[in-house]
Amino acid sequence: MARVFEAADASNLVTELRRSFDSGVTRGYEWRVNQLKKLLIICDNHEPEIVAALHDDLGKPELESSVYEVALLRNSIKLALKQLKDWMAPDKAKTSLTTFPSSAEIISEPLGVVLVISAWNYPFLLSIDPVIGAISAGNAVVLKPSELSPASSSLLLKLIEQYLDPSAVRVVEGSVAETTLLLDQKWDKIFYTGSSKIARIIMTAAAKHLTPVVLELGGKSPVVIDSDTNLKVTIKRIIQGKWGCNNGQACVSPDYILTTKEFAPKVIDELKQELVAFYGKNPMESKDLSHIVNTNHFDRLSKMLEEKEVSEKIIHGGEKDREKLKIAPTILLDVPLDSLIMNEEIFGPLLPIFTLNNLEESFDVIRSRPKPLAAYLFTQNQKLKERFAMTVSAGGIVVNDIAVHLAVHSLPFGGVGESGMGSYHGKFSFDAFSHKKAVLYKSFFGDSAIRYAPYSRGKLRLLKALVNSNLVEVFKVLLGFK
Ligand SMILES: NC(=O)c1ccc[n+]([C@@H]2O[C@H](COP(=O)([O-])OP(=O)(O)OC[C@H]3O[C@@H](n4cnc5c(N)ncnc54)[C@H](O)[C@@H]3O)[C@@H](O)[C@H]2O)c1
Repeated sequence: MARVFEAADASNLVTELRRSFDSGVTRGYEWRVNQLKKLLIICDNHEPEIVAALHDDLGKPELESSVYEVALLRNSIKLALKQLKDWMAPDKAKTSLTTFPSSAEIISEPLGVVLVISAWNYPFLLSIDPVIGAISAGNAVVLKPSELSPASSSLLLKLIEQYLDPSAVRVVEGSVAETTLLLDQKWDKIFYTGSSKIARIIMTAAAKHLTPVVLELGGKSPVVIDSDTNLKVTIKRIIQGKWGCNNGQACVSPDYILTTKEFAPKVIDELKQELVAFYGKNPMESKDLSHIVNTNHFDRLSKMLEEKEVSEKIIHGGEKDREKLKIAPTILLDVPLDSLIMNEEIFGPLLPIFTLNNLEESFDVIRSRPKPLAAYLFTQNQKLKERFAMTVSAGGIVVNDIAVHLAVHSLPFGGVGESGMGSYHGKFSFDAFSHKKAVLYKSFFGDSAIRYAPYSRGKLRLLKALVNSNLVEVFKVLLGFK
């Protein structure tokens, strides 16, 4: 039986990692590159084990595991390896007349010892992707994977212990008790992926030590469908982004559809037709759909479906099997706005369609709710695209597709408001784990008495002119003009 993780273990772990960090080992370019290369070896040599663990935990299809977890990770690591020198190089900064003569730069400094707490739905991607950022930025890091995906969690522990430098990169497995002990420690950053409810616990714990946090949360991501769209492609992309991504158990999953009453019948017909084309007449038997992670989440989803005035709104699917943790792709039409399903993040294979008198109303519906992690629009109307992008507040926006923005490394990935704070991916991951240190270099040349006491009206005028970078005024004062 594994030894219980106690308070002293948590405290010793942080002390040990802080000692490594203070020794400077993690700051070197070589160390960072070596660790990143080890992560690449994990992806290259252990893909079948990773796919098997994800199948154990979630029944995740091989294609989804190989592409959306392993291949995306491989991309992240390769990008970091390619760009690391550039990322680490100090950025030159402009100086002003006030400090003349001087030069300045911004140095990206590692924060120290950081904690990454990840979620169960993409357990490899969501664990290793932030770790790539932490290592790239030169930190020591502890990863706490989710206990709800135990096969993935123990494989992460095994592989990271096998390949990475144990003096600076560690994994702690466990649930609430272990995480609470970790949260009692002083970290230099906490990077949390999970629900907004638990995020409040994380932020409260972090506040005790004034530790900064990145919170990667979720929310109800809306999909607006305009009638001026390529409906066939629209529906295929929605199905892929909803059920084809862990059966709706994804943070950027379409949560509900908004479309007009007039256009809805066409959307529904196409959805029904394509769902059969994707998953067959009996989707409960399909090998291309993940199962629900556990009975708690199965019961949570069942409760949403079984609520009064909701179950009668099912227009497709609705089959479920608690033993097998399976729920069929399910579409609902015009459920009450105050129902559970329209107020809690669904995070599963249910998709309500909410119909409107005109598409304009979709802006009000979205604005009246907490800010989502993603908002999607399908249209060919250029003006509508621009208005949506400019006025809808969400972590990210995708026009005419679902979820694909998270594969673009030049875009920050993160939430806003209730969907989170901070962001990562690509260089943003490096920045999330760095302190941008301002450094100003002055020489002893050109020392002037104007800022030294005793003060005078003349010194005051000159200093004001310098601070305002007003050269004309500077000359006037120096030449004695009023
Ligand atoms: N933004 C993103 O990148 C992203 C990705 C995946 C999931 N999510 C969001 O995460 C949520 C689902 O994930 P989840 O169910 O694993 O979230 P969760 O909040 O239940 O768990 C996430 C992590 O928090 C830990 N945890 C749970 N209870 C805790 C407690 N009381 N104290 C301390 N730690 C605790 C868990 O051990 C786990 O490691 C959804 O809201 C989803 O949208 C966001």
